[in-house]
Amino acid sequence: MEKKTVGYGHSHAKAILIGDHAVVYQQPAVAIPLLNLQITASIQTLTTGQTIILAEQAYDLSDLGADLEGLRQLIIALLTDLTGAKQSFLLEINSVIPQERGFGASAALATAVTRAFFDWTNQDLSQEQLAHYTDLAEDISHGSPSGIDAATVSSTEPVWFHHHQTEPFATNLEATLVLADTGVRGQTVRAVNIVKDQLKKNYDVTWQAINHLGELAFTVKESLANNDPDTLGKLFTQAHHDLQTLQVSHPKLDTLVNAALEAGALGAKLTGSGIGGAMFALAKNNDQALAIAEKLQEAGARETWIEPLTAD
Ligand SMILES: C[C@@](O)(CCO)CC(=O)[O-]
Repeated sequence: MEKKTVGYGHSHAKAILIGDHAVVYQQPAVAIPLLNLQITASIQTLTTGQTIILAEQAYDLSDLGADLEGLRQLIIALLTDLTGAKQSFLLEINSVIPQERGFGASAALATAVTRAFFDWTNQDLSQEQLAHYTDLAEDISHGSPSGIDAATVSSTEPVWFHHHQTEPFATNLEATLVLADTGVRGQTVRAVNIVKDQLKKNYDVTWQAINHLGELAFTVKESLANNDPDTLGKLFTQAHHDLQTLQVSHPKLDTLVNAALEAGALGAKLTGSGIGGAMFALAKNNDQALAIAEKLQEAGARETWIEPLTAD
């Protein structure tokens, strides 16, 4: 098939509302797309070389660093499957998704790049193929991903994720989320290993917390459907305590969660892998969200984002 002059792909960040870590142990989870935090990839044919421009820095495919090994392997697989491995190209990637903050930056990178390659080579991309290539990169950069990041960075709707299946579900919630970055890198692989270790050291308490997070996911789904922000907030704070039991919180996350609750948030928890990374607080409305964001900045948040959760 004839290649296009330029192929484009995009994706966005995600936030897990409930089920972080528990989802690795087959518990259900709810995640939302963060459509304002975008990544784009564009690819075109070069006469020589295989150049990747990432964050304004140019790399050759063969010398992408160890932290970009997932991207390197993904590109090799896409080249082999779609064009023949020797193809010369220029791949430019622009992202405003903070990395290692639990926002799914690595899954979004893989999704945007896969879409760009398929667009460039004029081929239809099924959801299964997209999941296959994103998982391939995530398995390398992430260890044992549950697949929820990949599912949410390619969805424009909230996602209910259970047993590797994604289901649409109704949300009627009228509320606002305030997300905050601790400024500390999250390190998903390390966090997932901490939970594994806890299961060896403290089996009963750890399983109880994982199961409780699973139960909370069902009630979170109900509260989203019933537009019950007060209950939802309480469920989020309970989930934060369970995640503390799993040893994946961080003093900065706890400080921000407490600051949000003191500022009147309906609830707050870490989101993503933890041990750094990001948290969010649930606010009644935009005005309250702005006030909470200010308190979070005073309490040391590096950056905050406001995300309305209003139903269409
Ligand atoms: C910590 C974790 O639950 C979320 C990372 O965004 C790991 C995973 O689901 O693969």
